This record gives sequence, C-alpha cells and structure tokens, in this order.
Amino acid sequence: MKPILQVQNVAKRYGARYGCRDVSFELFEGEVLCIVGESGSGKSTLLATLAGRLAADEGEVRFCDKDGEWHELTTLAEAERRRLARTEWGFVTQHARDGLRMGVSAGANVSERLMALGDKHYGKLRSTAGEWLEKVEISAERLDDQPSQFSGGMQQRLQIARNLVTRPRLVFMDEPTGGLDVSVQARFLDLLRRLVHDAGIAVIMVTHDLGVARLLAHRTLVMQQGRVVEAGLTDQILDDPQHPYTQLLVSSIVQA
Ligand SMILES: Nc1ncnc2c1ncn2[C@@H]1O[C@H](COP(=O)(O)OP(=O)(O)OP(=O)(O)O)[C@@H](O)[C@H]1O
Repeated sequence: MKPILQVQNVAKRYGARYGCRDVSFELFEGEVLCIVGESGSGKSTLLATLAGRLAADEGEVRFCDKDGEWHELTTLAEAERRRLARTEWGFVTQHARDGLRMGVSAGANVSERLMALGDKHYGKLRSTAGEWLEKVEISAERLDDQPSQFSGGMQQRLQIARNLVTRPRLVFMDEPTGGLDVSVQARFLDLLRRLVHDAGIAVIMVTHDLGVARLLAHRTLVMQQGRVVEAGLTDQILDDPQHPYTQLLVSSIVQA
C-alpha cells in the first residue's frame, strides 16, 4: 500500500490556545482512519486543518495525488486546493444541510460534482445520478425532489452519494452519524462501509463513538486536549488500550 497523506507535527491555534498540536501520522491508500475523543479534544479542528479548511500554524501535511505527485497542503495556493478538493477529495459534514445544496434537486446535488470535472452530457449525468441514488438506497424516482423533502438519514445518504460519485481518493468525514437517529445509524454505517470498501477510498473520520471506529476503521487516533494520546490498529486500541484516557473511553462503552 502506498501512502496518500503524510502529516507531521501539525498544530492549529485559536489565539494563544492550541485547538490541536503535535499531530503526526501517515495514511495509506484505501485506509479508513478514525479520530476519536471527547467533545473539545480537537477532532474537528484537526480534520479541518488537514483538509485545508483551516490554515495550519505549524507542521506539514503532504498529499500524494493520483499521478504520484506530492503536494504540501499547508502552503498550497487556494485555487490549487480547490482543484484537489474537486478532483481528489470529498468532505462529508455532520449536518447534511451544510454539505448539500438545499436549493437544487437531489439529482443536481449528485451530478454537480461530476459537471465540475467536465462531464457535460445531460442524459449521462442524469443516469449516473440515478444510479448513485440507488446505491445509497434512495429510489431513482426521487431524482427531482429537493433534499428538504428527504428524511435526515436520506439527506445524509445523499451527501455520501454527492461525495463519492466522483470516486475521490480521500474523503474527510466529520461525525457523519452524529445527526442521525440511533435506529438509522447502524444501517447507514453498514452502507458506508460497503461503498468505501468497494471503491477503495481512503477516509479520515471524526467520531466520538468508539463503536463507529470499531465498525469502520483500520486504524484509530485517540485525542485528548488537542493531542494524540494513542494511535494504532483499531482492534488493538479497543481490546488493549494503553493510555489511561483510552482505557476510560473504552470502559465507558463497555459499561454502557
Ligand atoms: N472558532 C474557534 N475559536 C476559538 N476556539 C475554538 C474554535 N473552534 C474550536 N475551538 C476550541 O478548540 C478546541 C477543540 O475544539 P474542536 O471543535 O476541534 O473539538 P472536537 O473534539 O471536534 O469537539 P466536538 O466533538 O464537540 O465537536 C476547543 O477547546 C474549542 O473550544
């Protein structure tokens, strides 16, 4: 497996305080990595910094594109970052309405990202959008419906279709199950795992739920107060946590 992202000593400050600091890891093609930790531990700050949505104050983030060329993201020009975001990445938000365009149809939400890559054929765009709706368990008959006519779970599945339709190589996800009812979470996670695995997409996912990490992630980073306190294979971390904070997190789900 080839590395796709190399993160070295990354830090993001808010004023004098660090949102996250001293973060280093490597991500490989097709690998799913979860970032876990309690509220305020710096998970979302780290994710947004890696995706270039926040400017890093320290460290380096290097991304390898499909042609094998490395890009230093912390110093990348905005236009170039947008190009990578369009061609190589996806970003799934906790609340679907932040990641969807609520004023256009479900079909347009999916085909828009393909159009941005130069696909112009209306009939083909429409049939691909329909196929992707079906892949995320939404009937293709709903192609012309607005996302606001969908349930929360459907909206989140639509957001997944919008992000995966371009076959990105890396998708950032910020608590994608956070806004969902517990009853729809399990099925959503199952679908997500299947799609990500079939397409061989690398994922960095923020979650406060260790159960989500157990189900999806090859590797897990545990954050506390802005720092990574433990990192490793998910099964190892959950079955044999080394850091006292991870032990606390794990024992709290065992008791729940
Ligand atoms: N825009 C901001 N301005 C100032 N401080 C911020 C800002 N955003 C986050 N922080 C601070 O940075 C730290 C990390 O916050 P962050 O949102 O990254 O944590 P989190 O682990 O994602 O939490 P949650 O699970 O609640 O979303 C917190 O102390 C938070 O108060």
